[in-house]
Amino acid sequence: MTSAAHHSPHPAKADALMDDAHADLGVDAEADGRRLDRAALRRVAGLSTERADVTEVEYRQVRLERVVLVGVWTSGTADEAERSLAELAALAETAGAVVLDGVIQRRDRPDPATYIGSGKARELRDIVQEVGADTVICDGELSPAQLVRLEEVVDAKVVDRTALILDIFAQHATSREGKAQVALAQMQYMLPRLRGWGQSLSRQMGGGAGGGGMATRGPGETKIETDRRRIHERMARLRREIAEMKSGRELKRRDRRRNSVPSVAIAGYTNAGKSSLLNRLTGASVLVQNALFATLDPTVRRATTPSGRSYTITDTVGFVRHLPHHLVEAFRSTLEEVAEADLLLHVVDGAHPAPLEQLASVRAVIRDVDAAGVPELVVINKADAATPAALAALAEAEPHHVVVSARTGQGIDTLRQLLEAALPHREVQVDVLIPYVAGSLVARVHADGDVLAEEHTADGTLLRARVAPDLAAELSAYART
Ligand SMILES: Nc1nc2c(ncn2[C@@H]2O[C@H](COP(=O)(O)OP(=O)(O)OP(=O)(O)O)[C@@H](O)[C@H]2O)c(=O)[nH]1
Ligand SMILES: [Mg+2]
Repeated sequence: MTSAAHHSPHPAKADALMDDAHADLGVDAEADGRRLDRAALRRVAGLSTERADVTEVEYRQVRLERVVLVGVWTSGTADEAERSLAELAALAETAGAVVLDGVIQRRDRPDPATYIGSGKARELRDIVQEVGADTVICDGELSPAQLVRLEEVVDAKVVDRTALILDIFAQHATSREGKAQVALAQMQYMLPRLRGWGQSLSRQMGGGAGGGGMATRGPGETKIETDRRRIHERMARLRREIAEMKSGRELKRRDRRRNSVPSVAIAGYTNAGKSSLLNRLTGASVLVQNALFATLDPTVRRATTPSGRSYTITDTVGFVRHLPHHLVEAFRSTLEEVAEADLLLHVVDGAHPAPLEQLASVRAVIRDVDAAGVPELVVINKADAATPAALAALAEAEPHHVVVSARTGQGIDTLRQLLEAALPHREVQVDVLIPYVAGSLVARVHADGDVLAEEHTADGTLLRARVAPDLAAELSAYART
């Protein structure tokens, strides 16, 4: 991460920045101040968009923490287990945490009470004290009860992989839609965890669940019920907002479809080089970072094939193993871009130690958003950094592939040709003579159609092109007989 906000030594400052980022979700200033006070007292940041409402709940952020990682290795090789923890470390660092140590326990399944065995949990407490960590991050999704129990044993804040990913998404979301989607996913994650955290918090505060007690409670309603009701209301509001924003995007998409501009979607594991590839193909300058989930909001760009056909290309959010289900749900409308594409460029990092696992996890999400029917071209990226043996193995496993380097440009011409061949063709061929006064039509044919021949004559522009039916109808006035 490069942003200073994530390394700020002052939690309160980072909090303030966070609040800025969420300002457009509508929080009034007074509540804002209250919320900051409270956050300062408890030394925990509350639920980012909703702290004014939910007094007894903290949404656990990972940034700025000194962390120890812990994984339960249930199946697969030792290598796989270690890679999983290494990925968790990369995620933690992306979130702004400093990773001090990591431990793995071999078990048939996670302990139902404390995730790792209770003996190991006590060892973990010693490690946490020894290295001076304040947070433990578990490489899995823990039940609310497991979180609370483990926290009691290790005597430090415990966060699971799902919360960590949600936190990264919350930091990276920039568009209104992206922020709303993340906030919704966070609330879904939090809802079943309210009771556990409420209890542990009230204990920390010396008992009495009414501690902060600012919520207006209905008669006979407990604090937890009030919180739950408010979160439900808030979620309903977010769902409405997301649905509205989605319809705006759908209009644009319908417009593109009416002109039958073919669309290409780039998908792939996080950090595979999707944005780099988009930049290479279109000359765009989408943010490229050696960080996970650098891109959250889909970017749509216009591009042209070698023969001049135009298409749109979309960069999407990266995928990761065990992407929290709530996030997939919340981002469903964004991911629908992938489902509607004419072609999917599935980018995979050829220099990664386990590219096949990454391909498989991305495909799981693609199936989940009903995009499995979209034709897929596997783009093996980072050829400059991968060994020939690794590239050969990948190529054999994925027959329909192209090897490229977004960094050096190697293979990009081949990719462009394959891409062109894979795009669907327009239905209608036209032969027209467009007078110069109607020059904007010529521009539209260039933008939305495939120009086969063009000649400038004294009477206007002679065009032979393939276009969508709508445009063909508009052009019919100039048809040559
Ligand atoms: N060596 C090498 N590095 C590359 C190549 N393409 C991308 N990278 C690097 O890989 C890292 C990730 O690149 P991005 O384009 O941000 O990857 P992304 O898939 O968009 O990542 P997210 O948006 O975070 O999911 C950056 O450090 C890039 O410089 C390549 O062809 N070769
Ligand atoms: Mg990206």
